[in-house]
Amino acid sequence: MDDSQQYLFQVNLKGMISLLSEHLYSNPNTFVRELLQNGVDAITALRTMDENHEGAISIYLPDSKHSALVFEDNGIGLKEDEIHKFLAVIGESSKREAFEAKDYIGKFGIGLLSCFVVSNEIIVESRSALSETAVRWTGKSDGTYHITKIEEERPIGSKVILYPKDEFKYLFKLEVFRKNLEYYGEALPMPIYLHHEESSYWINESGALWLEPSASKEELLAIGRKAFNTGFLDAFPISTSDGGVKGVAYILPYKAQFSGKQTHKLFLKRMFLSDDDCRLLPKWAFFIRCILNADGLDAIASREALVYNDALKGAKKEIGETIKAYLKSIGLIDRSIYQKLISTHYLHLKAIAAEDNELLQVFIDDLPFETNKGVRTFRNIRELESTIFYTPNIDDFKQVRRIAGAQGTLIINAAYTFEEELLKKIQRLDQTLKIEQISPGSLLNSFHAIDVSSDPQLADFEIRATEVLKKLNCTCSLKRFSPEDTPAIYVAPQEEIGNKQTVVSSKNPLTATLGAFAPKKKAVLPVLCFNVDNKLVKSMLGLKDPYVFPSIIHILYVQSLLLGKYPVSDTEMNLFNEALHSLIIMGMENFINI
Ligand SMILES: Nc1ncnc2c1ncn2[C@@H]1O[C@H](COP(=O)(O)OP(=O)(O)OP(=O)(O)O)[C@@H](O)[C@H]1O
Repeated sequence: MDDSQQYLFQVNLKGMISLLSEHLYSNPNTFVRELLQNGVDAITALRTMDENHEGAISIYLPDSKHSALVFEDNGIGLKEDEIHKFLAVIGESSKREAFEAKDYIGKFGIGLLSCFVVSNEIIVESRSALSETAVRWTGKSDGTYHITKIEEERPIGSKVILYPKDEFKYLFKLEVFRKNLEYYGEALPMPIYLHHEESSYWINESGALWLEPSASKEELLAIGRKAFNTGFLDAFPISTSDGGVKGVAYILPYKAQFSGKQTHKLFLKRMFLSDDDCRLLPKWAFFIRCILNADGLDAIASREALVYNDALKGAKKEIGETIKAYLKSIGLIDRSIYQKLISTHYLHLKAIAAEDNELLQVFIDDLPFETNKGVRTFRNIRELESTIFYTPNIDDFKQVRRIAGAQGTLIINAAYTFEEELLKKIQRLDQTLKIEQISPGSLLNSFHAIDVSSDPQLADFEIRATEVLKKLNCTCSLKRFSPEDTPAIYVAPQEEIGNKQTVVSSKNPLTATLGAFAPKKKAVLPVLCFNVDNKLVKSMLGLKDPYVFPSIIHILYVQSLLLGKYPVSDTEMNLFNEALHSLIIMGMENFINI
């Protein structure tokens, strides 16, 4: 064998055609888009020779008199040698190397193959603007083609003729085809006419008013309502220099989820591309819907998404800045929209404000926060509280809100990830504010401490209660706190929050076995903190009965779990029921003042 001998890759033509036509595009309607695009590009090309040329696309659907679809344009057409070069060579495109390449929608040289999904052959009849005669090309999905001369005189332009396969005839029915044409072609700049039987329809008659600088706010809102089937709070224009993106952004009138699919309308060179934002919008823009057209961005070969390049990144940055500029100014322009924006989208506004100081300053006073005293604006909190306390998670909030509230302290529930960040940022920006995190532990420490050694009754109570609680993997503490009618509160150790069962289930043999292999950590136990100012606790000090005392401790333990909204296990509930039962049996129903 000669090592220096070079060989050429061979292509299995039939396989290649099937791969490109059937597998590259995810839906069989794609041929409508590809034919539209070729017609538009051909008209654009002819306009480079005659800028006043009035291009149009006419489509004749199969009907009672015709069995074929005819897709006709009055664009530049093809000469015979161009047909051999561009139609018959897969991957060859007249648009890629052209001087005006950026004006064309196509560039990969494969789009026409999508017609093989719905038809076994593609016929193109074309007369070039540079030729007097027309030619007919017939391509087959097995990779063969032939060309014949057309004797009769033809106008400049091309006709693509398809005979639908039986299984795809439904795509050529008037309503289906019309819907697809509107879907892809509603914003195209030249008229598209659909003909069927005796009727004709102008598909893109309403045009793309949303691209016109003269469009009024009312008109934009009406377009948005029609496009997304919902009214909007407001609309504002978008225009970027990177990627040449233009269009409208709409503010949703209802709360938007932080996840889930966001529907938009994205056009590339005025051909519909996707109902996804194709990574053009910033990640926080969940409350925005857009209708956008990009003239300077590129699509991937299947034309279902945009290429993620510098132009797209630049456009995305500009769009983010435009939305922020709108948010910063809307309060000065329209107070009612500003108020609705805050009441509907405060969570998203907080997320944006957490990363933008200027927006934070604009919105912070009007943003609502959930507190143990109800929902309050930050202005209200700032004006009434000398120190602003917050809990960084919902479990802490549940624990501290009742006790803190009874003591008159306001606590913000900063449970959303960016809320704590936001509060820390406000603190950094305004040093006069005192904003502090509070936890059940720190709240416990703030309670009035008791010196049990100076009171034998209290010391004895502590010893006996500790003994009972030990069996529940819980420690005991005696403090003085308000409200007086709360006999005890359960404070879970920080790392056990939301997972109280971890402590309890350590009795489970499997957990215990697994635990033997886990790194030894110093166990932090929860605390049941008794309020020595409480009537019930006071009356228990002298209570020595070996059955009644532990029963009441058990009841107080479970009651504290319930008050703190902790999960209560079956074992704990049984303990509670048994304790209650014992007390009833002992005829002491009125003893407990819960
Ligand atoms: N209606 C038409 N008028 C004139 N030329 C056409 C027409 N349709 C196709 N062509 C020629 O055939 C070539 C191949 O078309 P095809 O649709 O396969 O790819 P493309 O449009 O170049 O690129 P893409 O794959 O991105 O769509 C085009 O580049 C163009 O030269």
